[in-house]
Amino acid sequence: MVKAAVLGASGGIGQPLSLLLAISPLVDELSLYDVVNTPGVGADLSHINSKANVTAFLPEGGEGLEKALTGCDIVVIPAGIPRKPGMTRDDLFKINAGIVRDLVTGVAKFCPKAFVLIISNPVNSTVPIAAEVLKKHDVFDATKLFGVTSLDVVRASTFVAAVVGGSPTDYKVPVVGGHSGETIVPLLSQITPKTEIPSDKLEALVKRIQFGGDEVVKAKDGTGSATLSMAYAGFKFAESLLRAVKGETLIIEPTYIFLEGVAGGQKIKDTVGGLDFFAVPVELGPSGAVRAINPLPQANDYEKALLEEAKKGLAGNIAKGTEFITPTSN
Ligand SMILES: NC(=O)C1=CN([C@@H]2O[C@H](COP(=O)(O)OP(=O)(O)OC[C@H]3O[C@@H](n4cnc5c(N)ncnc54)[C@H](O)[C@@H]3O)[C@@H](O)[C@H]2O)C=CC1
Ligand SMILES: O=C([O-])CC(=O)C(=O)O
Repeated sequence: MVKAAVLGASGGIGQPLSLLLAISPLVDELSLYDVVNTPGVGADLSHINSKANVTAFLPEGGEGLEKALTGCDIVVIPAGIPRKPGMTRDDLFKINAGIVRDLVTGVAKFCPKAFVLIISNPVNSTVPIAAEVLKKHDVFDATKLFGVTSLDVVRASTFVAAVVGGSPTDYKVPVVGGHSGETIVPLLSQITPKTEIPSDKLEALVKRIQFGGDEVVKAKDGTGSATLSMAYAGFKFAESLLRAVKGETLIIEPTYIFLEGVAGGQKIKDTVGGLDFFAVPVELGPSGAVRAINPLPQANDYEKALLEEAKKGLAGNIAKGTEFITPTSN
């Protein structure tokens, strides 16, 4: 029996993500939670003749979150405001930091052993917030907390195909670092199968992967950011995790994790100047992250320079998230 919850289920990401989970044969129970509109979304999804039993909750003075989360094995969180043109993801911190803190507090209280997948931006900071909240409640397990960066990888293969031809599904691109602008580092020297990017196209391709989110924000012209591609990418990650839980082996997904809590992570932490969180490919197993895979030693000089930029941005983003929950006393 697998029970999944989506927190922020009525939103632009939440609705299509809930649809994908509702029709997945890997999900037995799907619990929807949002501050608005969940009765309607839940009634709608509950008519689908898939095996998942769908339930839906509003806050109900705190009881709704408890009901939504009790017994959950996996909690996906796309709650919070999206960007408008001219905003950075960090501009979302003011509102989304508190939303993520409160929802993860619910996870800590009502389903402390669940896998937690954070989509809400700024991911570079909201995942550290989630980690601190779980630590405060003494239930933090780094192998179960994931920042969802799979959209960067989805975009990378699509944009590589646009440059070199072929189908996007042909290419696997490791994307490491974080999830905003320069903190997103595609390792194009490690595409599988081995693929040469023409040198006159390289820089523009890297920029497109780093700032792919801006393309959608601009095109949506004030009505939000990526929702459908994010629902797809978020579902792919959740599906991989659930397949690993069911015993499938050799499943590797990129994700933003607390490095020292995952096998192989400490070595990566040392390579990235002591950053606590970093996105790398991670092997998944029945209890979550089994080991972090380190593609950094093979990075070429150009990628090493990108990594230096990413490290600077990430350090500030991580500290901001951590400090929000656990201020350092001077
Ligand atoms: N990790 C990633 O790659 C990506 C992350 N995002 C982020 O995902 C978040 C959601 O984006 P959209 O779905 O487009 O926004 P949206 O505004 O369409 O939906 C957000 C939903 O969250 C709900 N919500 C707000 N406060 C809540 C609370 N305290 N508890 C439960 N639900 C609450 C809202 O009622 C709304 O239904 C944004 O922060 C966005 O930046 C978006 C795309 C990609
Ligand atoms: O760009 C945004 O604000 C939403 C996002 O994270 C993405 O599309 O990668």
